Amino acid sequence: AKKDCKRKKLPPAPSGRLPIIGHAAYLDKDKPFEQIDKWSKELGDVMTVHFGMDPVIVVSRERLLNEAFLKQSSNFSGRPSLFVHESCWGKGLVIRDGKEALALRSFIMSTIRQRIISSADCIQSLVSTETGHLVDRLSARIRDSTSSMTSSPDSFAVTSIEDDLFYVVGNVMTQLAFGRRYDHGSTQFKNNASWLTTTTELMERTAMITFLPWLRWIPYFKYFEIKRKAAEVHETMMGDIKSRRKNGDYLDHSNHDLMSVFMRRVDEETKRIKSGEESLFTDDMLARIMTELFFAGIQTECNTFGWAFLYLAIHQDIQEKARQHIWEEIGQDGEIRFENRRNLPYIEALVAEVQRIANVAPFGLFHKNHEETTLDGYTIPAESIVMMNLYSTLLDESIFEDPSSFRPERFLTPSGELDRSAMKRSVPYGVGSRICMGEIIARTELFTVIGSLLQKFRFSLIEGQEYSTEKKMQLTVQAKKYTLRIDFA
Ligand code: HEM
Repeated sequence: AKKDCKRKKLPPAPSGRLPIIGHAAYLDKDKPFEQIDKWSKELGDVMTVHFGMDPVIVVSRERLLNEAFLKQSSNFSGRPSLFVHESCWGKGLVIRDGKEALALRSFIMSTIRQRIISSADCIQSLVSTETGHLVDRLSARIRDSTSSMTSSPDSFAVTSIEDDLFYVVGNVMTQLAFGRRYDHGSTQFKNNASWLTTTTELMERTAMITFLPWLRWIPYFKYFEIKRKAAEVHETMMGDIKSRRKNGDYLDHSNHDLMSVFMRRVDEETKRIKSGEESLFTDDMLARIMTELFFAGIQTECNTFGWAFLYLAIHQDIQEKARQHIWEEIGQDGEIRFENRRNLPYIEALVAEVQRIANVAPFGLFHKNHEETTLDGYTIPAESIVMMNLYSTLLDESIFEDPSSFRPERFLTPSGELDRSAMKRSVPYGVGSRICMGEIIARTELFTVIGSLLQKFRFSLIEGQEYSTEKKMQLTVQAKKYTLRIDFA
């Protein structure tokens, strides 16, 4: 099959393609990345996998990702039209391409960038404050469990850390997006955000409809349920926007949450635009982008934290080394800030290693190439659906020795400095012009939170509980739920 395709110059496809469902039959729903990885090792860094009737061009590993998404970045910056996404959620920024996507992206990025500059409500301040609340909450839990069990010398608290961390991740996001926060432990907050988990579960069911739209008529795939749920989420976002239009607080320029800034832009556009013209900046678009940001930002981060503390509890030696490094460099009470990461190379390497091994977004988001081109000598027809195989890239044994072992040192030089070239080769946020828009937010959070919690607490496995580092895909890759023992360090 490989030879035949080379003659036609199309990237090779795995054998055994079935009518209608294509190669999808061979993909395990929980671990599709394993089969994709296996095929890419057999067929090469560019191959064609049929998801249903649609051929998807899969691009794997550093060399070819750079070839496509960096060297031909504008050609590969498109997004294909995806049935479920478009018909349920509508076209926001994430599945839009061309000039419009560029305009929206640069507007949102500029509001994020303004929040990097040090101020009372910059990203770092928000993250530090929320981390402080989490430290207080965990400390109180340990103290309470100790006082209620004074007879036991082994008293400790138990945490399902990923759930606790939701309040940090969620609050940073709601403050950036809406300018408000909730108390840690608030059930109202959890309830308000429950649409994220419900729709994620539903979207897993609907995944195949993207490629086989007729499946929507089969009740098992729950298409109409996701459509209804998406409409509800949109209504809620619109409700928020409407109430702010009514009270007018967004007009105050000291409010620089994304919603306020975008609404002021909507007003400007409405004044500027001539009748008959359509504006890109509308309340409807704002509601869609808000939904997309929450989708893209909350689970990816919560899952990464879930992996981080699991690996740290399993690898006590690495946890201890990280803590000693923090205590030596900034002491037991010094504040950990992302901008001071030069002093804490081991923590930066640790975060990079967590992201590499967790591989939470193994296929990124689908891309599209606008024009016909070639990759590795194969023809890539115009308007192909293109998938970034980050999974195989982050586990490439020719770049990361013994890739399945957890070893932060791989990102350090022999003298303990950060190895910048190794860092550059790990790309959990993707590469090129559609690279993750929340990278700076995520990196600030992961560094500050992991560093601060290790400075104060010791996390360990609870005897009798089973732990597993087996990956499960649910839009993003998650660890199996677990709880840990937590003590003061
Ligand atoms: C550990 C955390 C995160 C990881 C690993 C991650 C990873 C990714 C990846 C792989 C992509 C696809 C890039 C591509 O298509 O080329 C992406 C896109 C995106 N991410 Fe993230 N992300 C994370 C956190 C966040 C956060 C916190 C936000 C929120 C602000 C966010 C917002 C977005 C958006 C809006 C896109 C689409 C960009 C576009 O279409 O141009 N992400 N992310």
